[in-house]
Amino acid sequence: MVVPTTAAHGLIMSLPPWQLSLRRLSATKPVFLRLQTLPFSVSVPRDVRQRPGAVRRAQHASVGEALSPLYAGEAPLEGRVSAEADKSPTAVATKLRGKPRPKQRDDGSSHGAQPRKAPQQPTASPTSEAQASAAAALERAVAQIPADSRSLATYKLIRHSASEPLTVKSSRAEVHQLAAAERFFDRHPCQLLYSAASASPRQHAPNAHIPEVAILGASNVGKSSFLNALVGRTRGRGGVAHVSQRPGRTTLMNVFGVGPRPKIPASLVKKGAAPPRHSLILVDTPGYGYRSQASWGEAVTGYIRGRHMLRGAVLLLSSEKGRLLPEDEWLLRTLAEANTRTLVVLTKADKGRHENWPARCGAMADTLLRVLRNMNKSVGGGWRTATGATGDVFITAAGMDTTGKLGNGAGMGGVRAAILEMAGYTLQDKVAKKDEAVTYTGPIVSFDDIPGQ
Ligand SMILES: Nc1nc2c(ncn2[C@@H]2O[C@H](COP(=O)(O)OP(=O)(O)OP(=O)(O)O)[C@@H](O)[C@H]2O)c(=O)[nH]1
Ligand SMILES: [Mg+2]
Repeated sequence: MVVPTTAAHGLIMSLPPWQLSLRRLSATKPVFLRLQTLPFSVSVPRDVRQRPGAVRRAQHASVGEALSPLYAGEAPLEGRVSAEADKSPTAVATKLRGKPRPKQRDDGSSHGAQPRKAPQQPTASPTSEAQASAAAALERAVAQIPADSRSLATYKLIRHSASEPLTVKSSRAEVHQLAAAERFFDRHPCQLLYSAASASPRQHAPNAHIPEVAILGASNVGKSSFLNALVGRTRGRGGVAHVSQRPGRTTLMNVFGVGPRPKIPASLVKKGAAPPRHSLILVDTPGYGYRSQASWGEAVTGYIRGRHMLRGAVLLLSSEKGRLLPEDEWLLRTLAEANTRTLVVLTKADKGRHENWPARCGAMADTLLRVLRNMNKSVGGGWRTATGATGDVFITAAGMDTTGKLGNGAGMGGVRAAILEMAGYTLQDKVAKKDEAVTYTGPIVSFDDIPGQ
């Protein structure tokens, strides 16, 4: 996308310090090898950088002002209250001294097995009347969910949208769509295709036809767990993406193929190249923030800005934090400016006090929808909102007890359907590729339905 000079300037001004430094470096000296050794934050001393939250606080002062127009005229946010509170010298000192290092344990399958923590007090209770009534509306909606699916199933997700906080009913047509999405993901094994350390085209397989969707978010937010859930490889079946309690586990962009083999006319396949084997590409990415590296940020942003077939992004935000991090907002802006459809998912709703999750996640989702709307306005209103791709916020809770399957679009089925739509598929009884209005070179390829539907 071509960014006007003023917008580009505005973007630079709103970048967190590590990005500013990278831009300055890359403007004068495009040495990527050197950048690879830079930590994600180059402005914070190493010992401080190693501690959770330290980078964010250091960045907050400079980024906060640039971000404030996004909130102009809105009710104060919970997160902003706690961020301000965090800035007190005692709070900072306590955090820097006292935060224990997470227990190191890698596994590919055991989700939600984190050490038990004492229940956390929410950082701030909803203050405004609007927040209180939104929370009450959510709780009423939860009460309407049939008892057998009220507690979130493992990796089942709840959809939250501005008009209808929780989707509890679904039409016949939606049931068909969900079933089609389920077949798309479940009938065809997901496969790791390759891993890339940067956005360089040399590191990525050429792709002219297959839509790609990136899974993004801070380190440890649950990106790899989410990808495993999406492709049906959760507990017992062994995940395709490595999951760990230790932040910074995923260090490369891991590219997976899912869905059926597309029927692409031989004339469209480059001579000597193998025809694509999957209808959708999912990219698990390294996280930003704690234990991350500058080179990962370069790789991910370069990929977002430059990858030809990138059709959508899933941004994961931890509901545990109760607010957006400056890095989250920066990434949202990058996605908006690159005009990449974005689906937002709040993870870890089961953390903290369970009974509070509807209020906590509902307030965060409302805040988020406002931020998305404002961001959309600030990039000229063309952030592909017409598709509704940014109209819903999904909420995940891997650690909650499971009692049943949500067959109404509020479960993983709903998020699968949303991702397929973002990727450009229509979902009726079967999954088909729809024509794209976006500019992309090469002919429009229509993918046939899944065999056996
Ligand atoms: N309680 C709870 N734990 C979760 C949830 N989702 C993921 N986890 C746990 O969070 C930890 C981190 O998950 P990952 O999927 O590795 O997170 P990631 O974002 O890929 O992390 P990096 O690759 O390090 O950036 C693991 O211990 C997961 O089991 C959730 O919804 N609830
Ligand atoms: Mg990961």
